[in-house]
Amino acid sequence: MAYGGVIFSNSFSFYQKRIVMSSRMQEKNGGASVPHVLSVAGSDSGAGAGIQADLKACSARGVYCSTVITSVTAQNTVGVQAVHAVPEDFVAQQLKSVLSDMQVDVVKTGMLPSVGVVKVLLQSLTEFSVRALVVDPVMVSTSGDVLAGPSILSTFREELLPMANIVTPNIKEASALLGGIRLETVADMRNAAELLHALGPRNVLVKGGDLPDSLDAVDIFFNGEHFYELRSSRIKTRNTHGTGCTLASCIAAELAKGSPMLTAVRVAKRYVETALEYSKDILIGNGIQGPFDHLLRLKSGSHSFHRKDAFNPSDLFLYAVTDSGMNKKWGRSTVDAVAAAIQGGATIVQLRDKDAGTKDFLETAKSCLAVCRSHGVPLLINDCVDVALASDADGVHVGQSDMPATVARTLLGPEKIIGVSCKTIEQAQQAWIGGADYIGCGGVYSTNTKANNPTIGLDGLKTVCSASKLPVVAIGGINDSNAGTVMEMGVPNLKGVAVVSALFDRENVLAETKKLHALLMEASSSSSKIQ
Ligand SMILES: Nc1ncnc2c1ncn2[C@@H]1O[C@H](COP(=O)(O)OP(=O)(O)O)[C@@H](O)[C@H]1O
Ligand SMILES: Cc1ncc(COP(=O)(O)O)c(N)n1
Ligand SMILES: [Mg+2]
Repeated sequence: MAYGGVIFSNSFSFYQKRIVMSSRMQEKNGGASVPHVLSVAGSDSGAGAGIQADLKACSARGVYCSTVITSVTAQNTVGVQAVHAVPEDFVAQQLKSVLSDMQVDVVKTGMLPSVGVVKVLLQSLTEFSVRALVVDPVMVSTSGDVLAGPSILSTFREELLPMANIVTPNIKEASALLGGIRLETVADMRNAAELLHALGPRNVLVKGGDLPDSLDAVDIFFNGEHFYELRSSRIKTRNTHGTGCTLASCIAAELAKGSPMLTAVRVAKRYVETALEYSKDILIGNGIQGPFDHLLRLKSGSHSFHRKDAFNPSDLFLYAVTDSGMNKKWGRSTVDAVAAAIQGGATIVQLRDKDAGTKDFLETAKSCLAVCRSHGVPLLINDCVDVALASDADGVHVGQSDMPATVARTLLGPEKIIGVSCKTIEQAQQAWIGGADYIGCGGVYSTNTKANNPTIGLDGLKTVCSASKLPVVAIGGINDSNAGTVMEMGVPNLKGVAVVSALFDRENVLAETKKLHALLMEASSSSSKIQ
């Protein structure tokens, strides 16, 4: 076994039987099993620690997490105000519900508030075997409140720890489990890890988050043979509530995916460090210890959730597509060109640079994004989904030979804008099925930017627009002499025009954009009069 031993050695044959049975069941249902952690822990109303941290950590690590709640705490960033233990027979009910139905890979325990609850858990684990048991021996919250009293210690030592693949005490918990020994240095932690290992768990991780006077965050891992001193930088933050629960859940999640124990522990520690660094400045609650952001999404700099609206098709009205060659020719930076186009009335910008390396393209994207955001204009990236992701731009525009819209959608998530270039009804239909937000239809007229691109003309544009389920922006050779004709057709779904040369292969981007904007306003008002 990858974990260095199956936990329930006395029920090994039962364990094997069950795995075979459940894989057969799965074949019958025709589905694929997913890695699954069962968290047996307490609820934290503030959602920084406990069951809530476990759910978030497993989700962040791509593992399914079911939950058995042992206790409900009224808790926030100040401390624990009240604890309401769930009756033992009801904990047993929850265990049975989950374990009799679902194929759990790893059980992770947190707050086990009474000897009775531990006994109920142990009983369930003899009935329903799992691949590994991760024990986080939660006793006192970081705020100093008691979550499991000293009466639990002997049951932990004598019955729970011997079953564990790994036990993950913090300094105070390690000391309590070992009868109150002093734990102040890394050497003390090594000693404690060895003594705890002698109680029966396959592996021990003594966590040093609360080690006094330590610059690094040092944890000691001991597998019975070797000690590993796992160090990471100590993040200066108040947001460390729930680090212990998260670390243990992440270890469980990695084990469920099939990692060996030491790898699981290393990945978990790196994950906690990354999440703390990311969330070091977020402010949730007024107490001394805040929660952190398991999904790395809440920071005010991550704008995905701060866009005012979802995609608005009327943003396609005057769609400016940059061209680095043209801007260079006229001696201006792409950012200056974008700023001028927005000032002139561009309603959406697509950054297009076929020559730049990824590094430069990303830098340009970030600078342009700052300009676009400050004016509430969406910024799309041409072709490069990686640059769109890294810059947190509002979306991408892809061609028929670029990444398919479905794949881009999976990578970018539901909020980002995806546009697809289409010439035919079939391509427009495919873009709709693939989850695109709009299509770019053309080339309507011939153009220097795409010399060998066959044009579809106004008739082709009309055909695609009429059949499209998505809003359309017309593209290809559109300028101030023909934009009016395009918009005055008044075809369904046509929301605007996309232009490259007519804005950027000109000396004065601001003036050209203003002129085109005025012309489009005029054309769309006369087309609505005709209708
Ligand atoms: N400020 C910090 N910076 C980086 N890692 C930390 C920090 N505080 C805790 N950790 C890490 O978080 C994990 C949980 O440790 P700890 O806080 O000691 O446990 P508990 O939450 O059970 O008290 C450990 O890997 C520890 O090294
Ligand atoms: C329900 C519950 N479970 C565990 C903890 C420990 O977390 P921490 O040590 O970070 O306070 C907690 N505070 N609440
Ligand atoms: Mg902690």
